[in-house]
Amino acid sequence: MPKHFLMCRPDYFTVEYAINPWMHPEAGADRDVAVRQWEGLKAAYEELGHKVSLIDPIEGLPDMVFAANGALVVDGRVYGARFAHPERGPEGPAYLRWFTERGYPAHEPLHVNEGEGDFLTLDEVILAGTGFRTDVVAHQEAQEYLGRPVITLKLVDPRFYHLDTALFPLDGRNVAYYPEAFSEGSRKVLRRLFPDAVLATAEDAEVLGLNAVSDGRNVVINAEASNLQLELKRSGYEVIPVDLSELRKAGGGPKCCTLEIRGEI
Ligand SMILES: CN(C)C(=N)NCCC[C@H](N)C(=O)O
Repeated sequence: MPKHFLMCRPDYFTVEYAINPWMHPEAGADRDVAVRQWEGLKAAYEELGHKVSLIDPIEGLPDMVFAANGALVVDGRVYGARFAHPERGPEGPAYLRWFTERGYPAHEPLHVNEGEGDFLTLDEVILAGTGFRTDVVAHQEAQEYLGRPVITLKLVDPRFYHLDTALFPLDGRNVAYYPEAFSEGSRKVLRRLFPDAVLATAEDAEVLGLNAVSDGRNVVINAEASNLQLELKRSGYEVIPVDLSELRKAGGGPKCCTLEIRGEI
């Protein structure tokens, strides 16, 4: 099934503040390289037959390229984002506006949450991260608005500050994840829910290999995550490696640049 993604060209991408351990403003980042790499990601989706819509980037919002953080869209209903850091604050209303201007029913959130960065949707449940960015109360708010069961997972390693840096859905029923990014209790929950999960190594997680996008058959994944690519191939998936090394300097990978629009209106 073709998917529908929302992306934001990194025309104003910089690393000028540090709100996660990957960001080093003194080291800078090359915007032209970032744009080229981002275009490679967009082309990869289009070659797989997925539809990509674009939101206009806004000057002064260098992280707006990370569209996954902009909202959570399920059954054509939009649960808006409310960012933890003021540097990214205006992105929430900007993404919400994109949807409301196109007629999507939307909910302006009361609680801090960073969209699909911390909410990952499977067939029956939504997995939700907390610990660094999204407030656990937002999990209840999303459940109430979307009418889907939301399962809380606690993140414990600041390098993996969003759920989508530590776990990705392989399809509607199974996931790949890096166990050490989660609290002991959440690891137990994951083992119980996903006994057949693909487990990633520290080397894969440290190149944001879990920040991947699967359509159930093809997995678009950071090129450097070589062990995980091998595991995925062994499990029968097609692997599409992409180079997003410049965007990783802000703490993002393929999934971060990709907001899935589930259910058209
Ligand atoms: C997994 N997703 C969506 C992300 N991890 N997003 C990247 C956000 C990067 C940004 N500098 C920040 O720290 O918010």
